[in-house]
This record gives sequence, C-alpha cells and structure tokens, in this order.
Amino acid sequence: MSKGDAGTTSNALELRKVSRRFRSGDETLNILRGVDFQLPPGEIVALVAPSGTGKSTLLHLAGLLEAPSSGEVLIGGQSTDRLGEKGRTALRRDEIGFVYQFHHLLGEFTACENVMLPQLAAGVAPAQARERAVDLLTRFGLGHRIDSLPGRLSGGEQQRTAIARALANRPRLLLADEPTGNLDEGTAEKVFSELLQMVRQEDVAALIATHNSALAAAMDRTVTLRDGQLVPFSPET
Ligand SMILES: Nc1ncnc2c1ncn2[C@@H]1O[C@H](COP(=O)(O)OP(=O)(O)OP(=O)(O)O)[C@@H](O)[C@H]1O
Repeated sequence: MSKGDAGTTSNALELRKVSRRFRSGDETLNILRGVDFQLPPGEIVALVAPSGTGKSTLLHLAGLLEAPSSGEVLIGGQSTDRLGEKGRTALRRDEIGFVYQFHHLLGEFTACENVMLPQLAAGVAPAQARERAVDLLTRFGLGHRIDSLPGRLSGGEQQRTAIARALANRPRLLLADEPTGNLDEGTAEKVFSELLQMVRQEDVAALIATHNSALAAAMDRTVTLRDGQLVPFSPET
C-alpha cells in the first residue's frame, strides 16, 4: 500500500489482541496479554512503564521485527500477519522509522550518507536522497556536520543524525525506544524536544518509550503496560 492512497486515513499502527510469550526454562512468560492499541496518523504517544514489563517487546512487534504469539499487527490499515519476510522488510523500510537508545550509525559513512542510505535502499535517486538528507540534518542544526563521520560527532549530534535517518523515508510511523536514554540530562531534554518538533513537522505518528515522565508529558497521550495490557497512564498506575 502506498502512502498516497486511502491508507493515509487509517491508523498508522493498530494492535489487535496481541500477545507475546517467551519460554524461560520450564516457565512460560506471558509478557503481553491481548494488547489492543490504535495510533491514528500524526499522534505522538509516550509509553512509560517499569523495566521488564515489555516495552521493547511491544516496539519489536509494532516494528515487525518479531511476530506476536497471537493477535494481529496492522500498519496503515494493512494486516501484516500473512506477509512473508520480504513483504515485512519492504513495509519496515518504507513505512516505519526506528530510533534506539544507541545511534547505530555506520561509522565509515558520513552523517549525510547515513541519512541517504535508507532512501537509496528504497530506490530514491542519489541526488534526491542527498537533498532530503541535507534538509533534515540542517533542520536539526547539523548543516555544518553533514560531511562528518559519526565518530567525530557529539552524542547529541549522533542521536540527531539517527533521528534524521529514521525520518528519511517519510515513514508513516516512528518507533523509538528510550531515544535519549544514552545522553546527559540537559542534552537529552534538548534532543527530545527537537525530536518532537521534527515528528510534528513531518506529520509522523510516533510511539516513544521513555522512563522520563517529564518528557512524556510533552506528548499527546501516555500509555503504560499493566499485567500485559496497554492502558492509559495516570500517576497512580
Ligand atoms: N527473547 C526472549 N526470551 C526470553 N525472555 C525474553 C525475551 N525477550 C524479552 N524477554 C523477557 O520479557 C520481559 C520484557 O522484556 P522487555 O525488554 O520487553 O522489557 P522492557 O520493559 O523494555 O524493559 P527495560 O525498560 O528494562 O528495557 C523481560 O522479563 C525479559 O527478560
């Protein structure tokens, strides 16, 4: 499904009764138990939950990196459970951007090239990919760093580059797992507010896991995981 068709009005992400079990020795861990969740286009949702409750597991399922034990994951209204590996890879590349706690930039490529790579993989012409990369990096205040290798960038600059890379293919959905968790407090706040600004400018729906409830307060709503269910967050949950 292309982003230009009726799919643009569908939920960017929908989880229908999604469960995930892990085997641990003789034990079965029921981490997610029938999660229902809808993320409309352009909405930014914080996922705040204690360590070990399944935030990363949920983001992996939403990002099609793993399959649920049962239930269904829909991206842009499209069911994904019958897609083969090739279809899942294409959907991930074209529709979903990922930001992790660590930047995972490729060290031998410049900031600009790192932001170009996913576009080239999606078939965008090099000149166009470069133009988009320069635009994103410039809007992130990195116009003077486009030809720098990641090893020459500060932690905040590396993470800004990683966010630009995640947005490069104009995804429908951004998934972020503690995107500023590796930065000092001041830099984290700054990068986080830039991330939100860029996500709003690009009109991307986002699900962002964070331990920081002050950062979560800047998003449209906050959800948490309780007993394997995704529920609205309130301070007493
Ligand atoms: N592949 C796996 N096999 C077995 N157990 C797993 C596997 N992946 C995750 N788990 C378990 O599932 C639970 C949830 O893990 P997950 O990483 O999703 O939590 P989290 O909420 O993201 O934690 P944190 O905030 O500490 O990153 C943990 O108890 C973890 O040990």
